[in-house]
Amino acid sequence: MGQVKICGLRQAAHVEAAVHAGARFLGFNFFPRSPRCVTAAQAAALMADVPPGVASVGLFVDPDDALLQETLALAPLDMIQLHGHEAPARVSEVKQLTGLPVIKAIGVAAPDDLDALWDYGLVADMLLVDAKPPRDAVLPGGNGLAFDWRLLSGRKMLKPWLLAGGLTAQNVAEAIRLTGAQGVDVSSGVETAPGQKDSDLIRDFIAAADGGT
Ligand SMILES: O=C(O)c1ccccc1NCC(=O)[C@H](O)[C@H](O)COP(=O)(O)O
Repeated sequence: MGQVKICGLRQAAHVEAAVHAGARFLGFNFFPRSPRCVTAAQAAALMADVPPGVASVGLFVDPDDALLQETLALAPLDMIQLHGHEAPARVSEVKQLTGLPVIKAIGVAAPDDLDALWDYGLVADMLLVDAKPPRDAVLPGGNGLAFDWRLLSGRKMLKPWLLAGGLTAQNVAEAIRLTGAQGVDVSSGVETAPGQKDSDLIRDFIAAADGGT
């Protein structure tokens, strides 16, 4: 099975559905303006029964040191996802500060955006290749928008990576086929409304991703 990350989990039933269906990464969102945001205490409760082998990932947007430390004091995350404008040097700092592996999200809309994959590949432990948010977007991710997957076709990456952006059970197998992704990440595509995850959609997505890898 390929690696699936279900991002923006807020309810225990959805965590359970994702784990039972075979998700390898669970994303807990600490960006205050997101409809998927959880507190550190809520994330800790959601993570309590996550089995070994499934990584709990904390998603942050340009976090300062205090937010990372305060969150980790309550929620024993396995990985940090940086989804803002963090420079490569900040990725290295966050790794050192937290002692955790870092996933860096890279927004892609055009060929020029791919240069960042190399720069961040030198410092991050994993890359998350997402659609670049439109200029007027409120959220830097989780917008349910796809990009032209053909941009990634045949591309060599320095680190393991996940494909994200507008993925659903209906399109994920084709996205994997076109990009060669070893893993995928989804948020909106397993929701009935922003922030409202659905267990059936989670199961359908993971089964479809498995069929594509
Ligand atoms: O999902 C959010 O609300 C969010 C807010 C701020 C920064 C990042 C956010 N999501 C990042 C993710 O990892 C999403 O899973 C990824 O962007 C794909 O989202 P979608 O297109 O909705 O599947």
